[in-house]
Amino acid sequence: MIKTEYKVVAVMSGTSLDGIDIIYAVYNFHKDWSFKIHHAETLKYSTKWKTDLSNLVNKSLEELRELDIAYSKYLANVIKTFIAKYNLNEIDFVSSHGHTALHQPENKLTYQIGNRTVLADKLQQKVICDFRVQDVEFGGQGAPLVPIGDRLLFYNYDYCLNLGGFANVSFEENEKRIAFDICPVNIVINHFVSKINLEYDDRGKIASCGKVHEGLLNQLNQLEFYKQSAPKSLGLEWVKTHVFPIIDRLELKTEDILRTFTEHISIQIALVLKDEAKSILITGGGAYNDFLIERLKLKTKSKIIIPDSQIIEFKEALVFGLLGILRVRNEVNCLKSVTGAKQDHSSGKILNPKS
Ligand SMILES: Nc1ncnc2c1ncn2[C@@H]1O[C@H](COP(=O)(O)OP(=O)(O)OP(=O)(O)O)[C@@H](O)[C@H]1O
Ligand SMILES: CC(=O)N[C@H]1[C@@H]2OC[C@@H](O2)[C@@H](O)[C@@H]1O[C@H](C)C(=O)O
Repeated sequence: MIKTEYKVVAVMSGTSLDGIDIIYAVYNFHKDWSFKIHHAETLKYSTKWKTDLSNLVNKSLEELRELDIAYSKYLANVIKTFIAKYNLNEIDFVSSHGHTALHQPENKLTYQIGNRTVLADKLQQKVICDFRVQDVEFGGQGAPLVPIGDRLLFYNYDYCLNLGGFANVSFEENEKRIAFDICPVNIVINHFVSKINLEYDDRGKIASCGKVHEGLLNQLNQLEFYKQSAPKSLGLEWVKTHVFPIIDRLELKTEDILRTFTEHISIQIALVLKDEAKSILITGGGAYNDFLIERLKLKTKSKIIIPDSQIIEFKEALVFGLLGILRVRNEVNCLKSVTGAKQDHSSGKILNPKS
């Protein structure tokens, strides 16, 4: 009989390098999936790991392989400590994303470090990992992978909106899951507040004191990307070439830049929500930006739901736990409608520990 309950340690390291997100969650399947997160932590990277992980593009494949082994051992220690701390005796497996070191789907290449066999051996646990590789082999982008989790775990919401470095959204349309990046968010806000020696604009307080610069707002809203249809995604390079120059040219005060950019974000998100009365779940650090949320509420009829901090911060780890479960059940965990792969498929490598 196929199992209906899974006890999983799920691990994720995202692009912002704030640390390793690690959770222990129990998932149940009775007609639909449900979950409960029992423990969740973000383990901050040491300065050394932060430096190493932010310089990956300059490394040779040889150097990357070495780092991969070191990082797998490091992850094993972090996970072991977590398991011991919470005295977790019943674990079906560890589901781990690793850290993206290289991502060039156009060259059929995606490489997440931290997924070597040493991880399973050191943990003495079964590990499911390397979720992106097969999708790229199937001609997909290998990302985003979270939308299948939006569909199976967060089906009560019409839209799942994540406000991280960029805003990305996923929703159902004609029985297909659609997902794409909407516009930059914290990658721009953090850049401009760093000039006044802050890490981020806490609750959007600085933005709320500024004035909208109509000329800049129009220029931002007219960027070509917003006319393109999905699937589409954004990256730092695009922000550097298309966004920073038009803002820098104007020499505005920081609060006016932030105020204008917040207006821009809320306008672009509201356009995607199409003025319908739907429900929208907001996660990612931008959910703490009260001023942005307030502006968005004024522009949409949708009901905005801000979940508790566990879901705001650990939804991605939670979904990677589910991807592992779907893999062991041999069920689809990568959707061609979002990644562009030639087929839906069940992706992920299974590492069994050597005893
Ligand atoms: N209290 C707060 N007020 C305003 N913004 C906040 C607050 N807390 C966090 N943030 C913003 O959220 C960011 C972190 O969000 P998150 O961890 O979702 O981003 P990320 O991991 O870079 O995103 P992704 O990889 O999903 O693009 C911070 O850098 C900051 O800009
Ligand atoms: C290749 C890679 O690691 N992509 C990440 C990255 O971080 C955000 C965005 O770019 C997203 O596409 C993806 O991660 C999320 C968790 C995803 O696959 O859904």
